[in-house]
Amino acid sequence: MSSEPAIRCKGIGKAFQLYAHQNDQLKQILFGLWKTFYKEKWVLHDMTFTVEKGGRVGILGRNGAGKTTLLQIICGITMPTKGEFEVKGRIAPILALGSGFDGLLTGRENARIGAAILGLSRREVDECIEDIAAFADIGPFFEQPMRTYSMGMIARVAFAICAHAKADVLIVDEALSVGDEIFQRKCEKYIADFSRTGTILMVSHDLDFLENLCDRILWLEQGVVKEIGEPKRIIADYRAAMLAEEAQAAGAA
Ligand SMILES: Nc1ncnc2c1ncn2[C@@H]1O[C@H](COP(=O)(O)OP(=O)(O)OP(=O)(O)O)[C@@H](O)[C@H]1O
Repeated sequence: MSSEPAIRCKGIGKAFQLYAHQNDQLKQILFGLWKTFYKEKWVLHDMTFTVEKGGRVGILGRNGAGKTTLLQIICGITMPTKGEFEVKGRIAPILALGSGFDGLLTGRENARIGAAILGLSRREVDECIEDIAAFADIGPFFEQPMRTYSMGMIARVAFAICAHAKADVLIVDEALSVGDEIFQRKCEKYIADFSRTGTILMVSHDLDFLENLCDRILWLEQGVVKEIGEPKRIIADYRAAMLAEEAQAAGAA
């Protein structure tokens, strides 16, 4: 691992705008200079951390802690409200798998467009399109419009594109929960192989997988970094906190 940062987040904060009524959004556009028609909901606060080149950082935390929002910021899907961040190198964002696909286009057509969006040249797309098809392994469906696909098939194509993006940084959000066991194994193997050379930032609720893969864990609690450091210790602390909470809830019931 190099000491050069691949991902650098400094003072990242994120607030969503919540509108109580449907027409408040229009009012905000028309009269927003004079009055505010939304409430702010802060979901990330002052997040500062670095992932070194070649680092493998896992993010854990309970539902709603802000994990996906953080990854979306780092991938440029949503903007932070405060702070700044920098990513060095090409990103393969394995999150919200398949949400950008056009249902009227075939898997092959979507794969070509997706690979180009991730930064591959036309020649590189030509070179790897059959490998993408083989990785997705959905047979003749690859030539069918994607509106005919199951969720698992969509995830297969999306993951296959990311796996061939020649990425420097892999950002993964719970992608392994989609797809059957064979596909999950394939993805796990790909991530493990990638981790030998690339940088990984990964959200998962699979604590054993994170412990095996990562060299650091970031525990996110209500939008704040609660702990960051050695996987074994932090996962043990996290498990203990979950057990304590469960015991408390059982006692209160
Ligand atoms: N577009 C949005 N508008 C308003 N609130 C949002 C929006 N997206 C997410 N949130 C809120 O932000 C908080 C963090 O959500 P996020 O999806 O990042 O959590 P998470 O840690 O990934 O959760 P999970 O483990 O359940 O996937 C939650 O309270 C969620 O309701």
